[in-house]
Amino acid sequence: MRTADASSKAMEFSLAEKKPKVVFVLGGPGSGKGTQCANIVQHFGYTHFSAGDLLRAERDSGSENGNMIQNMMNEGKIVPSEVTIKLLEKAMLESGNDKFLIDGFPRTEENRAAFEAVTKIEPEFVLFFRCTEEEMERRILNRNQGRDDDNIETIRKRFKVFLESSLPVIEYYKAKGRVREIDASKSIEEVFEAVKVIFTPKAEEVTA
Ligand SMILES: Nc1ncnc2c1ncn2[C@@H]1O[C@H](COP(=O)(O)OP(=O)(O)O)[C@@H](O)[C@H]1O
Ligand SMILES: Nc1ccn([C@@H]2O[C@H](COP(=O)(O)OP(=O)(O)O)[C@@H](O)[C@H]2O)c(=O)n1
Ligand SMILES: [Mg+2]
Repeated sequence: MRTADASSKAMEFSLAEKKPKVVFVLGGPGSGKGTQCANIVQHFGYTHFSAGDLLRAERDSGSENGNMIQNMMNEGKIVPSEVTIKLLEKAMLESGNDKFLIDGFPRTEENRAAFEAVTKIEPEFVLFFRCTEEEMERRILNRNQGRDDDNIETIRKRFKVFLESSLPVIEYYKAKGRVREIDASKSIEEVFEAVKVIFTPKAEEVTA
């Protein structure tokens, strides 16, 4: 019989071995990550996983981590990497695809280093949606997805965590020349036009 540990080891091995293509999609809360990922999936054959969505599903599944996840989310805090990485690995392995948009991860240096250590995967590039706080706040307050953390008090905490813990991750990849930055304060259509340029192979762009 396999222990939980043995099966997660097998999973690690297999993701490190498969070396799927990964694009990290980052940006502040409400910058439009999920919206644009849905568009990218339709046009470019990627499978999209939102770390936040996976954590919400884990919370709602009655898992032993459910309360901890709920408490962290209510404070806008980042859930320990181990929990989030297990969910991402499982989702990627079960999907059968070899091209992934990982949305809202890595959000801290700890997230980044732990994912790299476990999966040995480096992202192809990091798509960064830059947006003003004023616009992100407006979007979140109009989002209407019934999320407990979409209230003004928690939103302010999430902005602070983004500036203090997530921007340094973007800076890390910028220093490696891996960041593709987009002005995300424009309309959904305009942002997607800019996204398309990044995902379209250069040869196709010339002949299209
Ligand atoms: N470019 C945009 N202009 C206006 N509203 C947008 C834009 N992109 C997304 N939205 C809306 O803003 C809200 C937040 O978008 P979402 O994709 O959930 O952002 P994130 O995943 O980065 O938090 C959603 O209600 C979405 O419909
Ligand atoms: N890598 C991640 C991503 C999200 N989260 C948690 O999930 C919450 C919501 O993340 P999300 O990506 O769904 O939020 P948005 O940026 O889409 O608004 C965050 O505020 C964190 O509490 C996390 O702990 N670790
Ligand atoms: Mg989202």
